[in-house]
Amino acid sequence: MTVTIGTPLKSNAFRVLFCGAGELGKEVVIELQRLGVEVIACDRYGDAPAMQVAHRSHVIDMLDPSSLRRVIELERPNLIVPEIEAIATGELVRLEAEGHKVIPTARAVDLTMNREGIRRLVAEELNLPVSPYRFAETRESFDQAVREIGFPCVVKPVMSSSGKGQSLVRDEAGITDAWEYAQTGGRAGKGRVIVEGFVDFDYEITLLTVRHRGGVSFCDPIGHRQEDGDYRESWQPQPMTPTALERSQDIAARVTDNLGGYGVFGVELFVKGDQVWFSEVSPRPHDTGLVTLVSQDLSEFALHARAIMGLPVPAIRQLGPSASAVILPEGESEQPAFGNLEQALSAPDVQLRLFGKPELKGRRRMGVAVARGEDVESARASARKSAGLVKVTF
Ligand SMILES: Nc1ncnc2c1ncn2[C@@H]1O[C@H](COP(=O)(O)OP(=O)(O)OP(=O)(O)O)[C@@H](O)[C@H]1O
Ligand SMILES: NCC(=O)N[C@@H]1O[C@H](COP(=O)([O-])[O-])[C@@H](O)[C@H]1O
Ligand SMILES: [Mg+2]
Repeated sequence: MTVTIGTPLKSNAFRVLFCGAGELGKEVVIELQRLGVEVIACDRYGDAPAMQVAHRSHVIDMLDPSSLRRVIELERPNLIVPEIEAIATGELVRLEAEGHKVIPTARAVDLTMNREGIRRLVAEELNLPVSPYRFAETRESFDQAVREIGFPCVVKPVMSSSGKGQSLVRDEAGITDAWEYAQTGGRAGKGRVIVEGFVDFDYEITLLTVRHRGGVSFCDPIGHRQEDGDYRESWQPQPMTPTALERSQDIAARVTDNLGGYGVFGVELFVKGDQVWFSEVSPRPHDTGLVTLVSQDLSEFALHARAIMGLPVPAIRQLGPSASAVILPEGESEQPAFGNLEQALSAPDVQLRLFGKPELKGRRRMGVAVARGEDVESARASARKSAGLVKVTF
C-alpha cells in the first residue's frame, strides 16, 4: 500500500481527528504537522494543549455518543485518534463498522477504556500473569472482594486513569475510605471497582510497543516511579535481566497482537527478579514515555505518527540514558505562569515542555522536564532538578 499525503486545508488533505487534546496528543499533532497532515483536535474544554497546535478544534462531550458522531460526520477524517480513555467507545465501534478508521482499532480502545475489559482478556483469554483481582459494584460485594483478595490491596474505579479514585488498602480501617474515594474519583461517576492484590514488585516498566506496517518494534524499557497512582519520574533504559526483558516483550507482543491495528502501545508491567506481571496497556503513547522526547531519535509521538499513517519504522535509535520529571503544581488559577526558566534550563542536555493548559484546579500536570545524562541516575537527578526549579505562580 502506498501512502500519499495531500495539502492541509485543501480537498485532498489527509485529515486526522483527535479525541482528547492533552499534552500527549499535542506532541503527536506536532509530528503530524511536520508531515503536512491536517489535524482537528477535540476535547471537553477549550484551548486544550493539542488544540493550540491543530488546524482547528471542537469542544464536545466525548462521552456523549451523538456529540462524538456529529463531529466525526462533520469532519470526515481519514483517521480517528483517541487520546484519552474517557470517550464513548461504543460509538467508535459503530463508526468503525460503518467504515471509519479508529486508531489502533475501535475494539482496542473500547476494551482498554474499562479495566474489566482488558483485565478479563489478558487474564482469562490470553492466560498471562496478572495480580489477583475481583470486581465489585455494591458495598457488600466490595467488602467480600477485599476479604477474598486480602491486604494490602489496590482499589480502582474500572473507569479511571492517572490514579484518580485509586487507593491502597492496608487493613480493615481503610476499606470505607477506599470505597468512597473510588465512588467519587472515577471518570464516569459511581460504579464498578476492581480490587487487585498488591504486587510487591522490584520495579515497574512501560514497554512501548509499536505496531507498524513492517511488523512490531519495542523501545528500550522505561522505568518509572508513581505516587498516588500518578507518574512522577520516568527513565530509559531500565536495567533488566535478559529473562525479564524477554518475558516482558513476549507479554507485550501477545497483548498488542490481540488488540491489533497500527500505533504505539504503552504496556505497563511489574517486575520482580525474572517474574513479570501485566498491569494495563494504553493503546496510544504513554505519559511515562515523555522521556523519549530526548532518549530516542524517533520519540513515541513520532513513532505513533508514522505507524498510524502506515509509514515505515525501520529503526529506533536510543540516544543514551535519559529521564523525565513532571511539573505538578497544586492550586487554583486561570492563568498560571512559569518562571525561573533561566535556572531550569541552565544545565546541558535538558529540555522543558510547558503544556499551556488553560486552567489549574487542584493538582494538575502542567509540564515536564526531560534530560540526558552519563547514566540513568544522573539523568534522573538532572530532570528532577530542572522540574523543581520551574516556579509556578498563580
Ligand atoms: N496491583 C498493584 N500492585 C502494586 N502496585 C500497583 C497495583 N496496581 C497499581 N499499582 C501502582 O499504581 C500505579 C497506577 O496504577 P494504574 O496504572 O492501574 O492506574 P492508572 O490510573 O491507570 O494510571 P495511568 O492512567 O497513569 O497509567 C501503578 O503504576 C503502580 O505503581
Ligand atoms: N495517564 C494518562 C495521561 O497522562 N493522559 C494525558 O493527560 C491528559 C489529560 O490531562 P488533564 O487531566 O490535566 O486534563 C490527556 O489528554 C493525555 O494527554
Ligand atoms: Mg497505569
